[in-house]
Amino acid sequence: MSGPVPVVLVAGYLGSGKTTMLNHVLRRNRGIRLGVVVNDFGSIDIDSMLVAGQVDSVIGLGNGCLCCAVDSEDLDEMLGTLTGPNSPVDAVVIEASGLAEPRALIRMVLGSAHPGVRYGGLVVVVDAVNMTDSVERHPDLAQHLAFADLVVVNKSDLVGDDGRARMLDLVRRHAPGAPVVVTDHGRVDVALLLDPPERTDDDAPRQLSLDDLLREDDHDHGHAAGHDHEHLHDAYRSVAVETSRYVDPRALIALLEDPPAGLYRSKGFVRFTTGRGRFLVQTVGRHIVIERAPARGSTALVFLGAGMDDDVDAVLQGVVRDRPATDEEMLVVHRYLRNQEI
Ligand SMILES: Nc1nc2c(ncn2[C@@H]2O[C@H](COP(=O)(O)OP(=O)(O)OP(=O)(O)O)[C@@H](O)[C@H]2O)c(=O)[nH]1
Repeated sequence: MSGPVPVVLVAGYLGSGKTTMLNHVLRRNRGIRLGVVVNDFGSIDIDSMLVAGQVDSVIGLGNGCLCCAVDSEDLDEMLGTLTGPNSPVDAVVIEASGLAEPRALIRMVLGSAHPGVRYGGLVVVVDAVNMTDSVERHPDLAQHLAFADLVVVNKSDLVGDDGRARMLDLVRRHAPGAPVVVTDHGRVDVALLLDPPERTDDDAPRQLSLDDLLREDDHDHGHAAGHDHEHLHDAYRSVAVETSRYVDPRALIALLEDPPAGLYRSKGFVRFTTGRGRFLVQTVGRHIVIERAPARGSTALVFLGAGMDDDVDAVLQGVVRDRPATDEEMLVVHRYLRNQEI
């Protein structure tokens, strides 16, 4: 590849499968060298830890959404680092936080003064299980689809034919003409991300063109002048626990099975016992996934939600204790471990 390096944006609501897809693409890169920017909303950048090791050039950005937390100079500097002579890449993939505003991100990339890059398109990952409910809570999520150059309907393994058809219908309504790929565990071909098929605009016009996007100035002005355009992340907050003490498995699982009001997403590494490494714990809604974590270390767990009570921080800290778990206490974790022996 030659010429300016394409910068591909990957967006999609919390827990839709962006990091899973990115890791898949990094493992199956077919020789295409990718530079990666990972943006996590929580105060601990769990996503960067999940991507680290898969790729040499990764920049992690935690604690806030790229669409507001980074100015254009910072972006240019990042893109310069990733595409500089010491790290030649064929493309840059930016994984936005699950609460980012794709329109603001596109404008950021289009506005980059860095001569070595160009906007490479927006990929929106859709959670086939939860998207309908999420759109009900946050109608903006459907609008985000309007700018997609590729829509990846993920988690198809968790819905039947009807669910899949409903999701395709929703996507087609909000992203008319955009190419759609249905998959599970983000298994898309890297070539598709870098070079999505042309939109089929004959069935309906694209709702908002990039020209519209550039003309509108609501993002910058909204923020300067008291936020006339609310971003999804304005309503959300994250709480985190980072500790070298132990986590009580029964208390944590009970908390995740009956989550505090407003909690939507949790993710992180948890240590329950001595000498047995950590577990990667993730929830999306009430769906809990626990896996063995590759690296040892201490506990770093983030909760993300909208309208969570003030005491949720204390509730989360309440699962920490000084005593490691017994084998019996670990049975509750065992139940959730996927295909792995405890
Ligand atoms: N069953 C199933 N689980 C999936 C699939 N894709 C992702 N997951 C699981 O869903 C959870 C969230 O996946 P991530 O890839 O971390 O989602 P994300 O969009 O990066 O999440 P945020 O960065 O927090 O917005 C993890 O537990 C994944 O293992 C899928 O296709 N099927």
